[in-house]
Amino acid sequence: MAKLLKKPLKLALIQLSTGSDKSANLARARSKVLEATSAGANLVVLPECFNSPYGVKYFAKYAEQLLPSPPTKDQSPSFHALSDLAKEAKTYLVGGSIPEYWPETKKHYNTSLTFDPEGKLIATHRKVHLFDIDIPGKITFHESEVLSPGNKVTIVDLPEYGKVAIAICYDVRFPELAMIAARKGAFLLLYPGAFNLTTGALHWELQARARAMDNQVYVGLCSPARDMEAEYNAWGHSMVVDPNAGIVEQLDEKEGIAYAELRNEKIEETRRGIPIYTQRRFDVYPDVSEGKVKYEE
Ligand SMILES: O=C(O)CCC(=O)C(=O)O
Repeated sequence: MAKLLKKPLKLALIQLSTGSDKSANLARARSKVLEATSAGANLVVLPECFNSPYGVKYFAKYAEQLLPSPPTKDQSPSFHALSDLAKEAKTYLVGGSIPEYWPETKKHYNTSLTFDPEGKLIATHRKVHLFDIDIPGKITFHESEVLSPGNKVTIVDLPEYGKVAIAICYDVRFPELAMIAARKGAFLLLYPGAFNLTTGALHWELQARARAMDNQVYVGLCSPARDMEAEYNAWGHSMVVDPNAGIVEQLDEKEGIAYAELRNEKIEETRRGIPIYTQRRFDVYPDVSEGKVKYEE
């Protein structure tokens, strides 16, 4: 069996308290990431829109210009804060997501930046599936009023560990994306996300466990902490699920850090016990066997 995860990895998901002050959000993220790496984390994840409030009316106001890469400090203070922090903390850092603006096309995106321990940008994921829903009396949200979607599956190869797939929040509801990433050899699917009190209660844990179960890989969902004073109340409950769909760690709604030690043995044990990986019948469903998608290693 191919070794997907070359050596044990300590994952930390930062369930950050965020507010409307971008510099304060960046400073808080820094102190929490340093706390996580002091506790031995090798890969640290921040939540969706960790540098701003989450809401359609905030995207343009908080947006930063990321291209051409690297941007200047004026174009993107968050890019530089994340890059410096990854280097300072000597960790892989998935910078949750931030609102992005690309002036040439006048488009906005919900974008996740990942840095290596030298502070080098190694992956960019623009949210592919925009969060447009309407549950009367509960929640209506239309990201597409302001945002444009990304167009690729994002997989990043961490040389000492293996491949990690990165997507954002609503992307978790699309099993196709997770399946392709797992078929390309990812050992972990990471989703910075901010579910809400309606869909969080319904589907947050279920989505995480389903993606892990279908693909027999680790899954991490990283939310902001809940703030009942804010307009959007995040679900919290950041969690790590193992390849057998068991919950390794799950926070409540308050600020905190979820840690988990990821091991290749758990993937192997799961796949040996329930060997769906060798039992697939691509002769019966050839349409999904080819994996012809845009992705980035
Ligand atoms: O899928 C959901 O229920 C919530 C998604 C979401 O909040 C987001 O995409 O930011």
